Amino acid sequence: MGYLSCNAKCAIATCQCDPQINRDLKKHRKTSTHHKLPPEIREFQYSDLVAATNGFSPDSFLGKGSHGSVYRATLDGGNLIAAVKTTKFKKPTATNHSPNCTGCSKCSSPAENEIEILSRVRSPRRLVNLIGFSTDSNHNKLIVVQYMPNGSLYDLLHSTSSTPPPGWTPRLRFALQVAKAVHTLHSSNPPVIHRDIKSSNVLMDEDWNARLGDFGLALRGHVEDVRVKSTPPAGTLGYLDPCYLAPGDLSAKSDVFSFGILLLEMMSGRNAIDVKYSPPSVVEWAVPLIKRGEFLGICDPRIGTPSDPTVIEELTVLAARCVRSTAEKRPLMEEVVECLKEVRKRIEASRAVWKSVKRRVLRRWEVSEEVVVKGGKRRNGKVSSVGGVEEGTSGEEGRNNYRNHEVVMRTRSIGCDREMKMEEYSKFVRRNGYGSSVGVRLNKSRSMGFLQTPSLLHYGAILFEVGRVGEIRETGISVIV
Ligand SMILES: Nc1ncnc2c1ncn2[C@@H]1O[C@H](COP(=O)(O)OP(=O)(O)OP(=O)(O)O)[C@@H](O)[C@H]1O
Repeated sequence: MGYLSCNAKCAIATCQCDPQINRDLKKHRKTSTHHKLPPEIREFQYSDLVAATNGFSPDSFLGKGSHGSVYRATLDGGNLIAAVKTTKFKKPTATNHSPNCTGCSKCSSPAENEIEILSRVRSPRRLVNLIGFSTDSNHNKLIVVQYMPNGSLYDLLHSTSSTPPPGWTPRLRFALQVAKAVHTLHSSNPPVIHRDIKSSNVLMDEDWNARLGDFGLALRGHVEDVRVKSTPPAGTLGYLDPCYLAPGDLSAKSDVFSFGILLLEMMSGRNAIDVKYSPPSVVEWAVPLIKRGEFLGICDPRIGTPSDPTVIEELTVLAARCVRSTAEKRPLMEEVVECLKEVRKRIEASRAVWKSVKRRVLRRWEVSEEVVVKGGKRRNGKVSSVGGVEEGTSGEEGRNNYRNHEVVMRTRSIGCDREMKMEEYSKFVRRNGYGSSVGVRLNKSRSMGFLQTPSLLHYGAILFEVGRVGEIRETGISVIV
């Protein structure tokens, strides 16, 4: 039987608001190890860890996992802030395990396993690295790892606090950082298979970079190695590869599957398994949508679609490939990294162009405001107001109407008489190519027009939503510069 862990709801690291922790962190940064790693793994006295965590006090508590609790520790006179993971482990008895066994993972605790793997695999930027370890009076191991002050990706995605969830750009950045971390593991020699990739094991460092942690279930070795072959399947429900049913089924592609689930979770904001929905599993919900081409249906409703809606198509198709039921058909992590890099380039390009277009539009907007306010009517065909400034309204009345109502720019607009949804817009872009026109959603009439302005045309097809005066909300942008 494999071991399955549950996704414990964890406390968010509170460093942001605790002044003492902030002071400690500043001091720690000066002498920081956070991009440099100490050359040696240290063995700490248990009493030092007790003192460093104020006796494992609730004030130092960071979160709870299935093996134990995690505490913030102030070590080396305040020069080192670390996270200490306490663990409890019962050695298997002879009745449920062979006494002659020399190497399977049942013989070592997840903590011992984590210490062994993290002392061999280190990455200053991508992993939550090991600093040291200790042993308590009951021979339980304590793991001392780098402190990640900004909580986990799970917290960021699913926290119900008032903090807005991360937008598309940080989500994509986190996805790429995790993909690179997993690729680092898979390409080390011998390779490491993490086996527990999930959002609560992705932690945010002080520069808000996503790092992969929790190596309690990781296996280091080639798939044909005895240790790997004799270790029963393990992972977290919802992220666990359905092809991984027996020790011999394990491959790096199991991590690819879990990463695919994580990608779907990041795009949709849905938990890997959420009984509030039907079907509860994110993969069973998302894959049929992707197969039907309803890519935008995957987007987290709290953040809407990315500026370039075709990005969603690429990301969802990548996620669907990662979670394919045939392990061999899934991409390698290397390919996943390359694909995410490409998507990031497109998002960055579209953001840069959008910024430039927004500047131009706002400039044009100012000019247009002049026109409307002065004459109270459309003069140059570049601006129309919807419901705000009626033809023939003038002066102060016009200005008030203008301020109080939604206004849209509509230059030689076409096709304004019907609604166009984002899916349709994506199809439009795919059909007509980029650079054909600029789509403008007429807020009040809920219809869609296309802005064809020579000065903007070479920026491609831009879809933006014009809200109340002074507010232009981007809903999509597709660009070839
Ligand atoms: N290095 C760290 N720095 C800061 N907080 C941490 C660190 N490691 C863990 N935590 C916090 O402690 C929580 C528990 O971590 P832990 O790795 O024990 O369990 P988990 O990954 O949440 O669940 P499971 O044990 O089921 O995999 C994390 O969710 C996180 O909030």
